[in-house]
Amino acid sequence: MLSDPGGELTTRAEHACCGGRVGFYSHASRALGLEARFAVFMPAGASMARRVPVIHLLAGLTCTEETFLIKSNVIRFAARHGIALVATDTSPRGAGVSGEDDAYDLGTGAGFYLDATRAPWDAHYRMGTYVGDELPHLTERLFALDGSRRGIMGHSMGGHGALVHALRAPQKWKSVSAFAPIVHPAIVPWGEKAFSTYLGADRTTWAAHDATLLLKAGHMHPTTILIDQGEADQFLHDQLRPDLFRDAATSVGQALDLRLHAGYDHSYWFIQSFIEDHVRHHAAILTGTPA
Ligand SMILES: N[C@@H](CCC(=O)N[C@@H](CSC=O)C(=O)NCC(=O)O)C(=O)O
Repeated sequence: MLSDPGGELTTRAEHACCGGRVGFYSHASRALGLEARFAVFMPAGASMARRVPVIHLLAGLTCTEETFLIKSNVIRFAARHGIALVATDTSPRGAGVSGEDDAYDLGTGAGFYLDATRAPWDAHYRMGTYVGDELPHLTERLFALDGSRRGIMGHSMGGHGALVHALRAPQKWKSVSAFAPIVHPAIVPWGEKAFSTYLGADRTTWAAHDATLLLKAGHMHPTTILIDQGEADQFLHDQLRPDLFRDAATSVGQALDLRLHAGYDHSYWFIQSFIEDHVRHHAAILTGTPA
């Protein structure tokens, strides 16, 4: 299933799971200039002669490449649909930037899936290029993945990443969904802190990394965007604001299925409750099976 003749990957662990195989790897990332970790789930039956669709998973603040796979129960449903999963880490590790480990919402574990343009962050904080180019190309060379059937899904900071990457490159990401995404980072505390640090004070440069502003600027996705949001989410009103994304989607005609769920919070218990629907959403687009 893994074909790595050049020895590009270090295998940290591999396990049989749900009839397929989940593996945890590290490699020398060109985009990040550091060793980076990621994980791949390959369903049963995949081979280089029979490549399978893939969903990339972007986790939120403080997470690693393990979190989404372990806590969301996504593998069980991906296996049923014959879909592979690629899970990235949430930031470079060990970049050596002063203060990068001081707060949970900046630096380590908080890369925001963008390329920093401001020194000293710009040397290694390049998760935009990593997620958008390097990781898909690397995994599609070494695993039996069909890059023409590639989707993206994320949670919170990862939901922001999924929406931004899909809206900026819909030809690359054929399906998109998010759990409790930060939809308008340019106007909420998490986003303002990250963007001013990674991109600088000029807010005009922030728009390319904000899903709501991208919609308003004419970026659309050709498929329906699925978003689930818990109404008891502790971050809903201060950080997430799905209402703003819904208003922008309505005004530009972007198809959006925004589902609000009473009683659910921001946790992986919430994600676990609706993950089956998200995999089905991606499968309908990537494999043509009815949703
Ligand atoms: N510890 C922080 C909150 C961190 C947090 O809630 N992280 C979320 C993602 S939030 C947006 O990106 C998460 O997924 N955590 C991992 C988990 O296992 O739940 C605080 O002190 O508030």
